Amino acid sequence: MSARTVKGQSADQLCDALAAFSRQMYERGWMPGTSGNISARLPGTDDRALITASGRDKGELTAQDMVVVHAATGEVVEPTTLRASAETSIHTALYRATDAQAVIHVHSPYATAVACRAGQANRPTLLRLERFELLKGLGLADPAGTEMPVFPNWAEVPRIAAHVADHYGQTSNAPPALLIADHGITAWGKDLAQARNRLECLESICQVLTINGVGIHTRDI
Ligand SMILES: CSCCC(=O)C(=O)COP(=O)(O)O
Ligand SMILES: [Zn+2]
Repeated sequence: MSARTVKGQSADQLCDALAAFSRQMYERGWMPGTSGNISARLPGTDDRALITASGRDKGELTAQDMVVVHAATGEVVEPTTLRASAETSIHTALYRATDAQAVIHVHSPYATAVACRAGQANRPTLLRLERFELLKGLGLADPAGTEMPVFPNWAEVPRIAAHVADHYGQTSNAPPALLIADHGITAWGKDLAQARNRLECLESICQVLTINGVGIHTRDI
């Protein structure tokens, strides 16, 4: 489905769009196996979002593999036999703390490699990104540079979500993306297409950081 059709759509169309974006990410190798998850606020509602079901092959999702949750709490609001993504609490932390309308989490190779190098096992860090032309693709107030947070990959996902809520609740100029150490990247935007575009810019920046050995500079939060 074209990204342009996402705006002003019904819930059924949004389910189709989530499945289509998931297949696209899978085909790029950014959602290997069952990894990754995607959500979007449900238009026409104040407080609902759709999110991919947990543990499904992300290259084979259909509109039936989406779960309706409360956008702020992650509570499942329409009875289903599906489980919402195990990482729902990260998505809902972002819906509470930012203006995100759509959130995409992937295990793309270069961002994951940078997350391995920049992250710490037990404390959040900040990865300095500066000078890259592609930073303009993130919609930053100051595209000259930013600091992308890298959170520890706690086994208890709500612990990661608590870091996310703290950081984005307190940091006005934070970028619309985060890394999870040894795990992957999450980006968000006003719709799925913008979230996907931001991921593309960051994956490319991380490729440069990885391949060309440009220094990775971090500091503790
Ligand atoms: C084999 S992927 C491990 C879990 C993960 O990191 C992920 O992105 C997918 O989790 P979900 O519950 O959304 O399927
Ligand atoms: Zn993941």
